[in-house]
Amino acid sequence: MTTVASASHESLYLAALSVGSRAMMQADNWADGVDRLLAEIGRATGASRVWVFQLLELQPQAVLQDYVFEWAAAPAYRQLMQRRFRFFRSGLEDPVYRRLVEERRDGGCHDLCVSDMADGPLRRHLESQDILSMATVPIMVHGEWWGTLGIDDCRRAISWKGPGLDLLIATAELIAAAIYRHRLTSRSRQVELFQRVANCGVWEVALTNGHVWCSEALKAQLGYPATYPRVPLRRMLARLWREDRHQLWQQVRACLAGRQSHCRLDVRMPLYAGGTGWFEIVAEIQRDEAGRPLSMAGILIDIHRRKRDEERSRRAAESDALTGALNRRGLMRWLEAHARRESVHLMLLDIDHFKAVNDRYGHAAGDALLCQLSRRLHGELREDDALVRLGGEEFALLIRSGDGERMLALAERLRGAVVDRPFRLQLPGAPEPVTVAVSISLGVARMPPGTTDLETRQALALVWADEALYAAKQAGRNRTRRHASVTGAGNGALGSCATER
Ligand SMILES: Nc1nc2c(ncn2[C@@H]2O[C@H](COP(=O)(O)OP(=O)(O)OP(=O)(O)O)[C@@H](O)[C@H]2O)c(=O)[nH]1
Repeated sequence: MTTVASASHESLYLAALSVGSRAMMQADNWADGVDRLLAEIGRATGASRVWVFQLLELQPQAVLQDYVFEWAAAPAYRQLMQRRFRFFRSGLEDPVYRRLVEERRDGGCHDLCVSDMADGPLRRHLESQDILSMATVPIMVHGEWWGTLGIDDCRRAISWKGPGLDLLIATAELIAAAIYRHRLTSRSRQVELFQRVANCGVWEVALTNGHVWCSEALKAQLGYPATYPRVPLRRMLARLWREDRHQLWQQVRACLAGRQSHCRLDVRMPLYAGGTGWFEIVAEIQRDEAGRPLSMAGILIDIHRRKRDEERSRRAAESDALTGALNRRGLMRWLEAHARRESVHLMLLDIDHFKAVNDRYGHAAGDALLCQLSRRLHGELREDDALVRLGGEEFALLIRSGDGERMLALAERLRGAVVDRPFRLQLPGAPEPVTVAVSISLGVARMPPGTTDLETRQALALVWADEALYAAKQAGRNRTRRHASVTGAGNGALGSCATER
């Protein structure tokens, strides 16, 4: 057996390695790159075949592999397309082959000259492929046996020790690096896809030095330009809405103390271009072996659509379907938000002789009038006041103010806005809209201050305003009456019911 180790071989191999690795880097994908590298190695060594087996499974009694790459010096040496090499199984009963597999698993290389081998299954197997000599090197990716790089010679019984084996080792390392790079790029592609599909961004904060890392998707989500070096995540967290920030820190503290495995919270975050967006923060603490917190990492999910839908359904549940004004549930929520600490006036408002409108023009015209009236009243109110349809043609107005005189002035303005401008109603089949003049009566009361629970105060205010409205109707309609609770007309104590007439 001759050895292929000489100074000329060495420089030839180095040149092949350099050309092959460059060709590999320039290839469109890693698999084409491996093919090019194997071709350079094959041509430089004068071998019959250079191949790569990928390890699929190492079982106690067999090894499963697949033949994934091949360069052949001539068509006669090709084996890649042979069915017997597709996902093939090699039994480990032969102790020679078993030892060879175990050594490969641990990173061992082999240089075999078939004529020097003892008779046995492995030698017979190589002879069946007309192999005279071969060398194999395991491909180790991230410390794991990924597969085997092999070189077969069917014309020369040579030893590959020295530069030949060194060349194979360097080639296996290049292939391992390509596989590792491919894994990383596939993984980052998967992460990008995940972020796109889930509408989220990934982030991590190192707890040891405070270093923050955010994905590009997260940057885009918060509206930062692509050229922006990094998202100032900590500054953004500091600018969270007060109550959101408070809850977030509570959860983070619970995670750090180990009382909670992860944080999950809906928060309002500032956006780069101004304004805020709704996001869900999901985060987990990473710890070292001793259990000390190392970093906090997680995702930020854009949930503005969910929040918008929730808001829409909440509004629908709290609104009157015909007029869009609040319903009784909306009234209670408005009171919850405003009537605990503030002074609130409640006006009851009823269309005078509405039955006559229905009777004369039909129910649909009555509905249209209710809608127009609702819009007109809305136009007269401030944004944080509320218009509630209690039922039929009866509305309630909730006004944030402590000044009774101003309430009465507002009530009069509303009354004028209705009686002074008749409504134009389009009747089904009629060529022109009809003009319908109506008036309203109003009763004003002030909600008793917050000594009793909200439900009782609300019920009392409704009773008082109803008293006043009744007085307005009794006085001939198209007028406003106030209950004694309204400032300047009495002390507003619970149970008092003096209404000016
Ligand atoms: N078009 C329409 N009519 C309604 C609706 N809800 C209640 N009504 C009608 O409103 C009318 C209320 O009549 P009444 O309670 O007698 O009151 P009114 O005719 O306005 O008389 P006063 O309130 O005493 O001035 C009835 O004819 C109801 O059928 C509705 O949603 N649409």
